[in-house]
Amino acid sequence: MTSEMAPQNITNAERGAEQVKPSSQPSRAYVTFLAGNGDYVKGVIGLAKGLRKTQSGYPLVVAVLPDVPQEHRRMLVAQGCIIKEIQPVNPPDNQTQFAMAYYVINYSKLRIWEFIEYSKMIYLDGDIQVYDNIDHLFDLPDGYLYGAMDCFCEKTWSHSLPYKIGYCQQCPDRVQWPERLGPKPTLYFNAGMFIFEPSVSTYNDLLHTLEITPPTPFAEQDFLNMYFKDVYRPIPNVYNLVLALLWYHPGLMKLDEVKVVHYCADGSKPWRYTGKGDNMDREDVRMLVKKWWEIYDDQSLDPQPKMVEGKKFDKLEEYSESLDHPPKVAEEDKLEKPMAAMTGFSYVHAPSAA
Ligand SMILES: O=c1ccn([C@@H]2O[C@H](COP(=O)(O)OP(=O)(O)O)[C@@H](O)[C@H]2O)c(=O)[nH]1
Ligand SMILES: OC[C@H]1O[C@H](O[C@@H]2[C@@H](O)[C@H](O)[C@@H](O)[C@H](O)[C@@H]2O)[C@H](O)[C@@H](O)[C@H]1O
Repeated sequence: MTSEMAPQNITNAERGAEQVKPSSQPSRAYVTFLAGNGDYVKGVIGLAKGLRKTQSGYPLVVAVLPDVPQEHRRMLVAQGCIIKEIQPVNPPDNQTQFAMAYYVINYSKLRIWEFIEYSKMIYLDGDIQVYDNIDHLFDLPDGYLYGAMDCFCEKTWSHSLPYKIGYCQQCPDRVQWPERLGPKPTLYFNAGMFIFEPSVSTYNDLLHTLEITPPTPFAEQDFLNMYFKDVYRPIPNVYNLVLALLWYHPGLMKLDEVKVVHYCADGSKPWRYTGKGDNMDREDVRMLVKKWWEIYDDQSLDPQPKMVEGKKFDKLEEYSESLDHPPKVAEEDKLEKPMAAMTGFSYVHAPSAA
């Protein structure tokens, strides 16, 4: 371990752990990140169901921090998710004011670069919903990081120079970047959705670079934009409708063209939505929140457990409760993983919460 590295950020490579050998078959998966024992688990359940509704051909991996409770893990496994434990990643101590204090936990997203059993992954925040199949994004050429451009017009950007002069990359001609301020900012992606290729060397370099990079207001989003600035390629915002685009750049796209909605505007998390807050009483926001709930509440999108010993679980909770005492699987169904016999999903069993 090099001296400047904070112990908590050592990588498996430094730990000398057995490296997971990439499978011979390139495999792909969606991946999201879950921290804490709060209500973001609802976002991830909604995302799992949305991907199923759009008939995605790839699984959803959930990178979970140790503070995610067993019950939440169980609910995600029951939704067909693959649970992968990660350790927190902490930026170097610094007095920076993050745009939101809790953004500090978002550095832990960097652990997904270590998931080298997958050749390509699409990262989606837990507050994102997919309304059209986007599997084709996996076929974008390798060697780049793809993501949709962010918007600098929200108050969360008020610390920044673009915000102060009214410049936004979404409409660079509205307020031109003044030459006196030097070169125009490089294109900047929203880190709630991006397409990337896991790699141990990139992962190790990310963590080493993080240790010597002072944190900034948008935490790992700023860091990832700095790190990948030469290989970032923008994709249309129909793949990541940062909600603020609806009111700051209304002409950017037609709502019926949008494939992915990112509920990141303050007050827009569907599972907490009250209609209060700036722009939250807009008709389009209400409609998008309703769409999210239609998927979340749609029980036909839950993996339907097969009959086991004649018992059909009426509610998902009952079924996930049963996972603590997996029922005896009928002899002919006995597989090494009884759950696969019940749901048709092959699970990576969540290790005990201990
Ligand atoms: O308490 C939290 C806060 C964040 N997150 C995860 O981190 C992502 C980014 O945080 P957030 O969505 O709040 O950022 P935003 O895009 O809204 O700024 C979330 O979508 C979740 O996947 C989480 O699991 N628990
Ligand atoms: O930790 C930094 C976060 O930065 C981003 O959120 C921001 C960004 O989108 C701003 O442009 C919006 O104004 C703001 O509302 C929103 O929260 C990512 O979505 C999130 O996953 C995470 O990386």
